[in-house]
Amino acid sequence: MAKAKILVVDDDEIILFAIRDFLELHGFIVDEAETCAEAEIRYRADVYDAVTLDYSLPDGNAIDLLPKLKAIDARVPIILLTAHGSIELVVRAIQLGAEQFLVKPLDLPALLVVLERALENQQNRRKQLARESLDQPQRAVDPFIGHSAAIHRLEEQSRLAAATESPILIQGETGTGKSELARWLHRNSSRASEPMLELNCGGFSKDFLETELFGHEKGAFTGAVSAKIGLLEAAHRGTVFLDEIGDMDVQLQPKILKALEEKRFRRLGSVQDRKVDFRLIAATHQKLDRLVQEQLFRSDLFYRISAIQIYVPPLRERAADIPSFAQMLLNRLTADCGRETVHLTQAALTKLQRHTWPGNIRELRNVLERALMGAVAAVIDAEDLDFASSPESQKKNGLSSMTLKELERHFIIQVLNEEGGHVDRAAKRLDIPRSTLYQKLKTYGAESSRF
Ligand SMILES: Nc1ncnc2c1ncn2[C@@H]1O[C@H](COP(=O)(O)OP(=O)(O)OP(=O)(O)O)[C@@H](O)[C@H]1O
Repeated sequence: MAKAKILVVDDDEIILFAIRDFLELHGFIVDEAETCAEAEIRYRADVYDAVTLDYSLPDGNAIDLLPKLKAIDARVPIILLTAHGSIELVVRAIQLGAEQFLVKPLDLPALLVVLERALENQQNRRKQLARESLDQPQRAVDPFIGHSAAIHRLEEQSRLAAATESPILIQGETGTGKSELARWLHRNSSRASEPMLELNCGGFSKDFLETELFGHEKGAFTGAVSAKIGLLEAAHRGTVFLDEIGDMDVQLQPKILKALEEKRFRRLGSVQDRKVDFRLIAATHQKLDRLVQEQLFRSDLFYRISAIQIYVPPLRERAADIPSFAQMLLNRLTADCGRETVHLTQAALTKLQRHTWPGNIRELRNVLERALMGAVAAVIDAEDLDFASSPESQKKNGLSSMTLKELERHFIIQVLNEEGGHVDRAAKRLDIPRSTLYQKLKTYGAESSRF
């Protein structure tokens, strides 16, 4: 875990030195300020995990400074150090948001205990905030269910990617599990003990996304009655997951690029940069390189976020995994509604494997959910499975939006699935030589791994 950064505000050089020396020895990073003005400037420009604040400073006192610091970032715990241990002062400081109160002469081990407890509380609060930013309670899922070559490749790539600090771009069709993979990557990264914050860039205006991402100062625009912390700040030390990044407004893209490259950004209405440390995971169902060609996505941002690219295969390219996947989903669904385990017959499994799944895992779950509602027995048979009413299938399998090349690939894989993976039989049905079919499959494999 990254070291915690503490701002020590005191005008007594001996005390400053003693606190710095002691905290650095215990693994903290320490910044110093000797006046209220200096403390405010530093606090504005950086993200601190905690502040120790001497009551009396040359240009003011803690009661003046506390509200200013809280207006910039109210989450940071501030520990007040004072020689004036009057009860009125304690009450006033706590009212203004001070976390704790220590009386001088300072007991350094006591300061350490107080700091560690404050940091732990703060980390829990950040995680709580992250959970609240998600629509639903999260349940950890295993994104690598099955034994197909495609899923093994995905797992291998993901393990390598999780161990790095670089941005990750996840691509794949809708419903393939890109968001679940992003959460897995965070859980398996060195940032796992910090929060991951998610934002879907699709369908939101530039202004909304901008304030969500970067936050704003009080009075930045009509209605900004107080300062608001953006996602980047809330995810400090953790991970930011931007879903559907291909939909992000082009005007907003340079700001994200700057935050990634310089690890600093500006809240709306602020004239000062703030430092921040986050890892970006982005996902899209669109072909970002094509958006770059069409000038709908900035090439510099594309290169910055695509150093590590992971392609999540659609279900139809891993048909061998469908039986185990379907059974796992069924077990979850039955457990959720307190029912006994339900099994799929062989005919049902074959039917599931032959479907092309334009909506991928999301569609599979919906189909199973519907089948479960109709099933009275402990088995689901082929006729219980209804693909026709799934919205994904109603989109004519998305065929009309495909290129000729994609259509060919889609059709070949469908025939191959329907023939249970037998290349001979598929080649015969397609009326092409077996060697041509092999050649095409090889090309598709190479295209998939290039993502
Ligand atoms: N490995 C998994 N195990 C169980 N459920 C999964 C798994 N992967 C995905 N799902 C479920 O499938 C649905 C779609 O997954 P997810 O949202 O991650 O896909 P996506 O590729 O991000 O979709 P979109 O492109 O539409 O945003 C979700 O309900 C998710 O919980």
